[in-house]
Amino acid sequence: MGRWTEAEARSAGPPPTPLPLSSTSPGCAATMASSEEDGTNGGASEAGEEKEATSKRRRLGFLATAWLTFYNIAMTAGWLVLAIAMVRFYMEKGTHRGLYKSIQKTLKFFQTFALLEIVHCLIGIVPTSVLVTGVQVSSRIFMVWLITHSIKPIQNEESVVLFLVSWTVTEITRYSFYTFSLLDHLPYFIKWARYNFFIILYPVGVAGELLTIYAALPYVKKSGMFSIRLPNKYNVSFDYYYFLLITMASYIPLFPQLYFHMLRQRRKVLHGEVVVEKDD
Ligand SMILES: CCCCCCCCCCCCC/C=C/C(=O)SCCNC(=O)CCNC(=O)[C@H](O)C(C)(C)COP(=O)(O)OP(=O)(O)OC[C@H]1O[C@@H](n2cnc3c(N)ncnc32)[C@H](O)[C@@H]1OP(=O)(O)O
Repeated sequence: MGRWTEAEARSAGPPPTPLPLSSTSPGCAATMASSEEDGTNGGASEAGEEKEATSKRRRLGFLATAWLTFYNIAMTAGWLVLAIAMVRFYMEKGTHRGLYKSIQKTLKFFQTFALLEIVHCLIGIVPTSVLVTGVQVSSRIFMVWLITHSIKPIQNEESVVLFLVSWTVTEITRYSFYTFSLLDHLPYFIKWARYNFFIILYPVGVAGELLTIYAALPYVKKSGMFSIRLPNKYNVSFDYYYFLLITMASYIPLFPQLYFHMLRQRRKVLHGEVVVEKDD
């Protein structure tokens, strides 16, 4: 698989429809960076950004903007509810044992709802790569439904807490970033958090996921779950244990691509760098 470049991220799927995210749009990123770095907010550049945001919103259309605003507010609220439930659980019980069971319904609902993100890319109302979003969302869905939901003995592993905390902090930041951007009132702290927290949270989350899959391996091998053995009338076989091994191995080429994609986004949004890379 080739590297996902900025060009790919922008060109995969339908033609990107610009969003009303003035502070992160490529065209104005450099202006933002300079005014933010010196702590001022130049009147001229502010007016220019506002104008650009308004014209982008017009192009995106009222319905799409309204839907995305609702979606992002709902997701921010959902992950906030999850964060509060986790903190309350830990303060009351003093242990992580039973934490997953207590929050699983909320987690499953909001993480499954995130499948819509792939739809948003496909129909072109967000300018993100279907491929990048697809890998990100499907790996989460896989962790929620095919690992933690299906393999009960691993639900109390510390590694589950690791990815739950990483996901939760990430999503509260990310969805509030999108919401405030759509409303044209993006506090710099949220933007900073969106493009800095992932530096630590991404590897921590991925470590949590990999350790959880690793912990699941003995149960999967012993139970033979989700596996199809020969002989059968369709003459097909599938071994979930080996599927998990392959999935773990696939993190090696895929995770760096997501991570470097985010680093490029960070350079573009926070430092106004135009990252031009050759497609492989
Ligand atoms: C079947 C089994 C499959 C298994 C596969 C296994 C392999 C898996 C390997 C990798 C596994 C990763 C697992 C994940 C773990 C974690 O999440 S750990 C916790 C830390 N995680 C993160 O930090 C996640 C970071 N990821 C993301 O933010 C995204 O998911 C992303 C897709 C990578 C983001 O990329 P991108 O969208 O390109 O960045 P943005 O800058 O945010 O957005 C680009 C533009 O699009 C606009 N936009 C996007 N979404 C919205 C929205 N909902 N509403 C409004 N606008 C949106 C955004 O504002 C940008 O617009 P412009 O400013 O105009 O560019």
